[in-house]
Amino acid sequence: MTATVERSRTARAADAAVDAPADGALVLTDIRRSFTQAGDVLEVLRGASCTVRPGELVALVGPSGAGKSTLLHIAGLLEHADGGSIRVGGSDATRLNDAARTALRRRTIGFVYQFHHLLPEFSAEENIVLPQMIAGTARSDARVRARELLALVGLEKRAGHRPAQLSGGEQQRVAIARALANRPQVLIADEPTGNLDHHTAESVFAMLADLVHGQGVGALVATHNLDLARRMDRVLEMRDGLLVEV
Ligand SMILES: Nc1ncnc2c1ncn2[C@@H]1O[C@H](COP(=O)(O)OP(=O)(O)OP(=O)(O)O)[C@@H](O)[C@H]1O
Repeated sequence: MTATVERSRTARAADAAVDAPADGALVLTDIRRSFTQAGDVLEVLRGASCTVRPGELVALVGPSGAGKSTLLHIAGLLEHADGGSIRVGGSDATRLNDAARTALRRRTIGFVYQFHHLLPEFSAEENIVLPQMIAGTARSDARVRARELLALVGLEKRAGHRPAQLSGGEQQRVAIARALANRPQVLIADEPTGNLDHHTAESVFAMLADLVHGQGVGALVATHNLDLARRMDRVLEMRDGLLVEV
């Protein structure tokens, strides 16, 4: 890579951060993360910066091994960065101790993965009720919210069904409803439609986009599906450990 290209990428990555308001749902600034593999240091994130605004659906793309999942784990407060800062829902997560990070994560972040990870012995409704009760919501209020979310994802008639009694697309709809149960400000999604056929992926994506826009959640969505990525509000590409707006 030439020095000019490197400089312009760095500049664009920095611009993406500078343009953004400080009150973005998620603000990552100069995130760095290295791993040591067989004695070699692998610099995966070398100063990644971005802001996801409330109600914005942002795609995160890049080749396999580029560091997308690493960035999502750090943004979701599941792993520590080596350097840089993270603001979630207006709170600076950077210097919090583990207990405070966990509390902030539970209050402000929802997660959706490629595989739904629903609890198999619980109904769709109970899968949405449980994280709310863990966060301290009374069961009766949690059930009201679960019913509301099930209606939003078109599954109000499946509230009592267990995951095994639902289709793959329906399971993923429940997983998305569960991720939104505690009214997070940020949704972190890693290949949320990666396990679905084309038609189902389309309808789940459309529902996800509607919910993100409608509920004002800032979503950062890693995907290998460039067609879906292009239909999100913005696309960030992970290149050489930096985030570049494309
Ligand atoms: N805990 C770890 N220890 C050592 N190396 C790691 C660790 N986690 C990730 N890596 C390395 O960091 C690099 C980035 O991995 P990551 O999973 O973030 O990529 P990705 O862009 O999400 O890839 P994919 O699109 O295939 O999911 C890879 O080379 C991976 O081997």
